[in-house]
Amino acid sequence: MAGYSMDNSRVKGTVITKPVIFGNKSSYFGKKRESDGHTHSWTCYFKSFNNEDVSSYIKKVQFKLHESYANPTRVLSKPPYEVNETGWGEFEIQIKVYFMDPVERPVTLYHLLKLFQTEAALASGKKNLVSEYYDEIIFQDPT
Ligand SMILES: O=C(Nc1ccc(C(=O)N2CC(c3nccs3)C2)s1)[C@@H]1CCCN1
Repeated sequence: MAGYSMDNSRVKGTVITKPVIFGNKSSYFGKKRESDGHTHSWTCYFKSFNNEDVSSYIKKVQFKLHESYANPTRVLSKPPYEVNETGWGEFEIQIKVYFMDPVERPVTLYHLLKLFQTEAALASGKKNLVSEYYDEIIFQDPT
């Protein structure tokens, strides 16, 4: 039951839940690239679960890659909130979501980049992989 204030200020007890998806897709080159030893292309992403336009309340999304990447801190100020790269291994990516409302603190998510298929998937010739997770951003008594 939401709380009611007598002075017509904001109604307390309002909760807004925004379902989101974050993760990565990757594709195996088929062999190691001679020039740099990279083996996969990959895309790390953050998006609304129901394809809602979140740009009305999300200011920017920051992806922090491994420090060996050029410009490892990547900031996207409009959708799609994605980073497209290539590489040879799996590592943790920090995804930090900043909101338009200055009162709302940023939300930090952690995603272990996944590149490698299972043996069975490889044996069946699968070269593309998706590793993604569902989560919810909850706004308590939003302004
Ligand atoms: O793999 C792992 N860490 C990785 C960090 C960065 C990786 C990568 O793929 N790359 C660096 C990037 C560039 N190199 C040159 C120019 S850009 C391509 S892999 C760990 C180690 C054990 C298990 N996982």
